[in-house]
Amino acid sequence: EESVLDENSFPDTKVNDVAISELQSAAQQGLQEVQDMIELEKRLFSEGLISNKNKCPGRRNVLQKKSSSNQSRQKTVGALSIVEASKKLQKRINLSGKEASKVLPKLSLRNTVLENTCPESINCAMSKYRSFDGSCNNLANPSWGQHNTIFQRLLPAHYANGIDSPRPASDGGELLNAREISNGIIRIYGLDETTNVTLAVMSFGQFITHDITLSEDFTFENGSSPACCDSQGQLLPSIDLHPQCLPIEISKNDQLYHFNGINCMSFTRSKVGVDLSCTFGIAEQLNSNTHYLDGSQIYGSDVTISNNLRSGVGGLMKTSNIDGRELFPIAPGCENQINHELAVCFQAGDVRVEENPQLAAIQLIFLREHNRLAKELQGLNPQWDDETLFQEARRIVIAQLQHITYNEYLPSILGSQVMTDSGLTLPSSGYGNGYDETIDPSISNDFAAAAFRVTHSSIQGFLNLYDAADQEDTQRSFSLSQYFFDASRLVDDPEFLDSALRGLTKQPPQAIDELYSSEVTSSGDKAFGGDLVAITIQRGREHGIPGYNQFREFCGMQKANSFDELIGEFFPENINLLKSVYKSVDDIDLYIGCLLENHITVFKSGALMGPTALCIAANQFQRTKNGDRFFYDIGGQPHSFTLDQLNQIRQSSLARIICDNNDGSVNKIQPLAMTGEPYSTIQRVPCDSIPSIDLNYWKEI
Ligand code: HEM
Ligand SMILES: [Ca+2]
Repeated sequence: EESVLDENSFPDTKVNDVAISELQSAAQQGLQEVQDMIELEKRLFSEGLISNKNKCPGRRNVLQKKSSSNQSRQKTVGALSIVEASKKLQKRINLSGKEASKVLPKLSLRNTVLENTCPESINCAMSKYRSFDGSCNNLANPSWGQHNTIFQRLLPAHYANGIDSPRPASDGGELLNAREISNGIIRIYGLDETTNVTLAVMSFGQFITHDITLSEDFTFENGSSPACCDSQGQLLPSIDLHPQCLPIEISKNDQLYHFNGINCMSFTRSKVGVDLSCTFGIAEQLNSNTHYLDGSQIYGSDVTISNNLRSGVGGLMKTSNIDGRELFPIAPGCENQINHELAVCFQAGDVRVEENPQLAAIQLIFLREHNRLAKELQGLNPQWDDETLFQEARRIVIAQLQHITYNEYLPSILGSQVMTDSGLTLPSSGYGNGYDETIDPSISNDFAAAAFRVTHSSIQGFLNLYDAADQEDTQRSFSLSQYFFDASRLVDDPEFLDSALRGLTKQPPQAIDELYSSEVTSSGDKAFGGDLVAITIQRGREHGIPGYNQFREFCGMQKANSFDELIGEFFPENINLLKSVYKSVDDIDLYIGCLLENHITVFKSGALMGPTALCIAANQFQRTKNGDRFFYDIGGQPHSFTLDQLNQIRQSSLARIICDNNDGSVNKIQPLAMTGEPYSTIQRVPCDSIPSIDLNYWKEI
């Protein structure tokens, strides 16, 4: 099937020979294909073949994601037309899969019916403040890092047909089904904790993940999603299966699902987007959030969402007041549904804020921090208007978020060696000089869809709450699956926030390895909620992420010629596990390879992951820093902090944010909230002794 031509020597003449009429016809056919899909959607919707979603959702399972905007639907429909047109063209001019990825991007969409999908150019006005959607950060490439732009790739995509179908096995056949890989490899954890960090590492990690990446499931025009299995958990007849569905079939020997009569695990493909070149091409997935670490999970990823979240006075963000506690604003229409059965509907900059109550707790203290700063700034500068107060508070919050990420979070997960070797350690005085305008800051697909998801293994299935006396409150502790997409604890339980903050800074996370909480692989007591491991494998494949072995090479290791050559990075028993589910060492999914890599060798320097995950994460966080013109420690720019202000920002810590924004009963904490010790030995100190920012340096004279 593959072409015998060397992919690099594909003759340009063949490109030039493609008749414009071929391009036009293919474009026409692609558009038609998508029109047909829209017709199908109308029928599926009218027959109720959608997954059950309404505005104020009922209790959800681990797989539930939300979609934020119609804007990305428009982009997706345009991009899908291009992908479909590209497949038609591939057939018409007889391109192999390999050739397709080389040739298609050389063929322009100008003068075809798809011309109107070509992106418009952006005009930038200089501003002291970041835009909301990430545009105009890089002045030479104003769309770099903008929301609703595509992920970049560290390695070329590997699709079976070269354009959009899930990664094949190296022998050209199909890989073993994702759920069977999960069943074959993942074990339920026993005593498997990492005591040198606290569970705050897990929650803070999820919090910043929701800043930098969101690949949304495909949605219909009206926001609903296709049902990818029927309501009884059976496969749908193909006539009712939406083309963006990729359900995971359950095998006959699946202990949990099949034995309970379930044969289908729902899975919807991610939204795709177009690149900037206005050509035919392959499927590239869309990041719906700004790629920058810019607080978009708090403020929103575009100006409309952001304006909606602002109160319009005093620079404040909207909040709701529940029995005197400042919580997230409640979505219109959901006010009467604030309870556990229907779940609350908190609004925030990222749609996943209620994914679990601890995440909501972390997000809440940053929201409150914004309002706390805005009020203090107003006291210092009564002449500032709403806009100035808002922007200045936002600028400080983002700076703190970046500082805490690079100063506390990354050292906790990457370890000191990787921090130093990758140039991620920030200077402790003077200005930083990391910015390089040639660096594309966008999130890599390989990072978001696979490598960084190994962090899911650190999830605790049972969340410990600590009472005001700092003792575990077993009565109120709870299982994760009871509260997926349900932050009602924050509303119902006046002591929840503080107890959760004490718990997050005391309980250790799970280690990152093949042991997982059953809360996310079979959703604990809530039967058949979905398997996050299987979904992640499926996600990597449908995003065309190449196999693990190729990334070994990318990361400076030897590509393995056989399973046994993995011995340097894997325990022998893990190599056996891999052999039991993959036919070839080249077949190993990136996520599974990263998960099973032994990190004992790097553990001494404190890294929580193996070498390949570390390499891909370090690469990402370098670009997230050095590709951001607004990174907080950069000097010499109109938007730079003064050196005095910068030194104040450097005082900030997660501990201080917790101290300043809890409900009043957290007044002791360890100075590095993500750093742990065996449970009992964590040393809490009074909040008074934890450094804080002196805002007097923001007083205008
Ligand atoms: C209770 C904790 C968590 C739960 C229940 C959870 C659940 C999920 C789910 C359901 C997805 C989407 C899966 C898909 O459809 O492809 C996802 C994606 C993801 N998760 Fe988590 N997660 C948690 C914590 C974390 C943590 C701690 C991290 C990292 C430190 C993390 C990193 C990611 C990343 C990078 C993605 C891909 C995001 C995207 O591009 O859309 N998650 N998670
Ligand atoms: Ca962002």
